[in-house]
Amino acid sequence: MSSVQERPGLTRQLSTTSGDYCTANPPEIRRYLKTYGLTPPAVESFEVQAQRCLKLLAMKPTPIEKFQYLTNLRATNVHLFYRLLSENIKELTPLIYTPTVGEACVRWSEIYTQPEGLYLSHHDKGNLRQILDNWPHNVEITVLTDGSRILGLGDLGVNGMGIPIGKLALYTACAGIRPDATLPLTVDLGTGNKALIEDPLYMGSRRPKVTPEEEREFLDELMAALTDKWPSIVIQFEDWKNPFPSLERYQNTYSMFNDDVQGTGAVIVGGFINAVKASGVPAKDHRAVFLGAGSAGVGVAKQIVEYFIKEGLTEEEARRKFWFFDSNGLVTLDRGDKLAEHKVYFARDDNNGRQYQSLSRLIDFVRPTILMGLSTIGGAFNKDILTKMANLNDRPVIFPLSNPSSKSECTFEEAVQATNGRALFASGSPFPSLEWNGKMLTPGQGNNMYVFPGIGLGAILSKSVSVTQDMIYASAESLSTSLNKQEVADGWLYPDIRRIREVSVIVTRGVIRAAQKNGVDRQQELRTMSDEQLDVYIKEHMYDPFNERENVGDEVAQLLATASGMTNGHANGHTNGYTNGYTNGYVNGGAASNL
Ligand SMILES: NC(=O)C1=CN([C@@H]2O[C@H](COP(=O)(O)OP(=O)(O)OC[C@H]3O[C@@H](n4cnc5c(N)ncnc54)[C@H](O)[C@@H]3O)[C@@H](O)[C@H]2O)C=CC1
Ligand SMILES: CC(=O)C(=O)O
Ligand SMILES: [Mg+2]
Repeated sequence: MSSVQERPGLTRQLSTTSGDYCTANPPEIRRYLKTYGLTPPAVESFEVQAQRCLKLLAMKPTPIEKFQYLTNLRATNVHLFYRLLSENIKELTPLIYTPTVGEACVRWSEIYTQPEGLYLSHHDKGNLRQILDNWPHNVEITVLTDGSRILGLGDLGVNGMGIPIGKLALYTACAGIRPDATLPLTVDLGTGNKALIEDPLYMGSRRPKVTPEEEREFLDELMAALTDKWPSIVIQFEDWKNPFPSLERYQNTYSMFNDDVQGTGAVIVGGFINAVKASGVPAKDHRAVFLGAGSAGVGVAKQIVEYFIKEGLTEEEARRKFWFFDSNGLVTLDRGDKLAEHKVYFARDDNNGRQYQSLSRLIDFVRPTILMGLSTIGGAFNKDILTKMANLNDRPVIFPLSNPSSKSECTFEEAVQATNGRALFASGSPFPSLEWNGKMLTPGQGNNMYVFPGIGLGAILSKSVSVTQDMIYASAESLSTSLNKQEVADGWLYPDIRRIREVSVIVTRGVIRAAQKNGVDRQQELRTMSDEQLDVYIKEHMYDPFNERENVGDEVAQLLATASGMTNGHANGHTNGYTNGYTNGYVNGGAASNL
């Protein structure tokens, strides 16, 4: 290899994020970057780096300190962060996502140390397009929140920024969307949280929430600005208290979706299809009680209606399989309050004037096979409720889906104990496996993280002009088929999270095929590919931190690739060629003379 020469002057500032100071950088790179001597002499392998990271992580006594450590690692060595995450996805996801991200958002004002993501305030209206120019990267996907309903923790204003950051880290780890192509975006439209407004450390504007009309005008400008700046951008709305107006307004005109309504609906249908099979009860004989009739609850039920219709029920029969219970009791048409529009579809009209204020009594009345929790009320599925479900069913379907863990309607252990291990269980946040009667039982995690990465990647790769309902439903069906033989034999409802990248390929393929069926795909050359070819194409376009340029920036990578005579595979977003070329080059090149 022709040795890499010291450059007279770098055209960019040295960056910790891209790994300019990475201890994996060999001498040539260090000389080139003029970081030679600025890091300890050893050239480390990933294994050694990972060992140190995991030791440091273990030394942090609390989840929030582990969260802070990982945040710092992402900011200082992004590829190392994603290598560590992809190798330890099961162990690290709870630290960067639910439940820990919930605590991080609650304490955001207190723990903030460095900028991440983009904040746009209501007073920036009129200048949004211009501000987007401050973002230094080309963006393929954004997660957009107003912080008004962060997990089940309520209105956290701009402190909700932890959610877009966490979700996008999973887009990268699970579906291989390049980290620098993701934009965490929080809009500061005021907050109704008095404690935040009075907190001297709060970093948002201290104004009440804008009106729905003001929000609409702001979002109209923002959606237009985002697509003007990045024409193929996919926009995921996340954790809005009232997500329905924007979903209705934009879903046919932008490549957007709402994860809490649509992603959650899809992920639950994915696991639910497997639960129905395992329950031995045909779809037509199921009855579902839902605790919580918000965006997630209604989103889930609507998608299950679609599944029931595919199973041969009429829409009317499918709709009538649901009884919603919210903070005012059973949702009925005649209960005397003005129902929010999204609740009307499932409101009961066959209650003969009877209103139910107790979940326990409602269960006696309905005799459900399915109990779902999307209520934000931790512990709401108490022993009495769970025992009733156990007495009514051989295999009760019990899904306490509220996040974070403190808001889960019950724990896995409680469900197992009350049903003697018979519950078909999935929760929104993770619970540990446990031994029951000599058998290891593993809970499902019914969390939209199984589908949103594939929905996003499918929309990006197909360059879909919108995200259609068929694309969302395809993600659910694909997920339900993604379990391997062992997982099926063990009675799991969801695949092992450690296989999430494989699962995301299957989900992405389903989403792309649905986009093609609906004719919303702009990348039409994918239409002629077989499924096998499409899978190869998807994998080739997934960022793989292990195939990155040994933690050096583009400029150095380019130079090294040229120096080693390798063709850089960067055109398709991959750098295998470079990595190999680089390693060989390094081994053959030996030490260069200029320091
Ligand atoms: N597992 C997953 O992937 C997902 C889980 N979620 C979780 O679902 C929960 C709900 O989210 P959204 O529907 O968006 O919130 P939301 O605020 O729109 O709805 C909450 C619902 O719970 C009801 N509720 C509140 N207190 C109640 C009580 N004491 N008794 C009965 N009902 C009560 C409310 O009336 C409302 O219908 C959150 O904890 C969120 O983290 C949301 C999206 C995805
Ligand atoms: C998982 C998720 O999106 C939520 O709890 O809001
Ligand atoms: Mg959410």
